[in-house]
Amino acid sequence: MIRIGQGFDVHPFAKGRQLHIGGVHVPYETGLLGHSDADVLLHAIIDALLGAAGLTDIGHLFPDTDELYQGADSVGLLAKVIEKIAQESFTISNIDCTILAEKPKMQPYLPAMKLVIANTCHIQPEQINIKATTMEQMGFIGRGEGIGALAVALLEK
Ligand SMILES: Nc1ccn([C@@H]2O[C@H](COP(=O)(O)O)[C@@H](O)[C@H]2O)c(=O)n1
Ligand SMILES: C[C@@]1(CO)OP(=O)(O)OP(=O)(O)OC[C@H]1O
Repeated sequence: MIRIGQGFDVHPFAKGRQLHIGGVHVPYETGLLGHSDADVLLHAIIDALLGAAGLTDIGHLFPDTDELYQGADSVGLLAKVIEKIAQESFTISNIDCTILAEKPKMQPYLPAMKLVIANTCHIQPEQINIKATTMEQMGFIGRGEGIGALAVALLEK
């Protein structure tokens, strides 16, 4: 059986926060606001994996009303989702994703993100592709108000 899932997430910038994208600290003047570490890329990947496995979504599994997830490292959340999909006998074929950000430039950090995600998902880096694009200064992301991310995942069992 082959199943596809898609995920989307967005978080606004907030002063005094560190920017975590794809499990990597990206040096920037501001970070993203969220109940967890607000790692928008990992959240989109989590939702793509859960969608493909038919296992609801990130907010069902890790409610933002639960103190347990306050400031949570999203790499840990992804690891829990990987356990869940393995319990359902799914393996990951590939993950493709796109970061929507006017700034900062993500390209230098994409290889490190790929390694973190591959290690956490127990797959090869070649099974993951990460892209970044600006919004050409249009809309809330284009005005630099936040960052978005899209992901698709293909699972097999
Ligand atoms: N935050 C970003 C946005 C883009 N990139 C890289 O720049 C290329 C051109 O982006 P456009 O939005 O102008 O098409 C894009 O393909 C990425 O390689 C980036 O690293 N970080
Ligand atoms: C991850 C969770 C839980 O800490 O909080 P946020 O960091 O706010 O992220 P969101 O993308 O809104 O996803 C669901 C949440 O329940």
